Amino acid sequence: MKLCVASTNPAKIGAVTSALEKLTVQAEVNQQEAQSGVSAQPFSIEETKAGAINRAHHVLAGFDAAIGLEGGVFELDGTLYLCNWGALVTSTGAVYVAGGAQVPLPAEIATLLRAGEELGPVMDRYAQETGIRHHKGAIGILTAGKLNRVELFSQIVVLLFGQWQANSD
Ligand SMILES: O=P(O)(O)OP(=O)(O)OP(=O)(O)OC[C@H]1O[C@@H](n2cnc3c(O)ncnc32)[C@H](O)[C@@H]1O
Ligand SMILES: [Mg+2]
Repeated sequence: MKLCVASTNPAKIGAVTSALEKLTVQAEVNQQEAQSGVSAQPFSIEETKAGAINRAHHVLAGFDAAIGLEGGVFELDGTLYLCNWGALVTSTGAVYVAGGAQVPLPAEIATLLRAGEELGPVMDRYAQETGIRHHKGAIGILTAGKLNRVELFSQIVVLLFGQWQANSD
């Protein structure tokens, strides 16, 4: 099966390859940078989900399926939360979506995002590290490493493939 992942972010590529191993799915995995078609910092569940779907559709041509993975934030009861969404689209027109881990963001981070900053650089400054979004992710910082961005997106990819399988039998 030829599969395309709509990102060159190593955390997202690693999530797909580790999920495929767990699912024992043989696939030729290609990676392509893709426009999410939403704001650089998605600010709702709807926008984050749409970004994942748009990415997958943008790279699907020539493949059996494509996966889009998108991180974002959303407001709930006055608190800003991290959210993560994935989409798997197939050459036959199927679209599967799944949401992943959500956690509250510290108030100081929320203030900066509401002022228009992106979570990536904000997390790097907050944790005094670089490139957090390419490996442990905000989830890794906020859970003291108990879950990282690869594991988080890997679970989403398993949910996507599981739905594909459940609808293909
Ligand atoms: O290369 P791509 O695939 O675009 O991946 P990304 O790391 O830019 O991440 P997303 O586009 O999926 O997320 C949208 C923005 O939200 C930020 N973001 C989302 N989840 C994050 C996380 O876990 N850690 C750090 N930044 C995150 C990041 O700065 C992005 O600019
Ligand atoms: Mg991005």
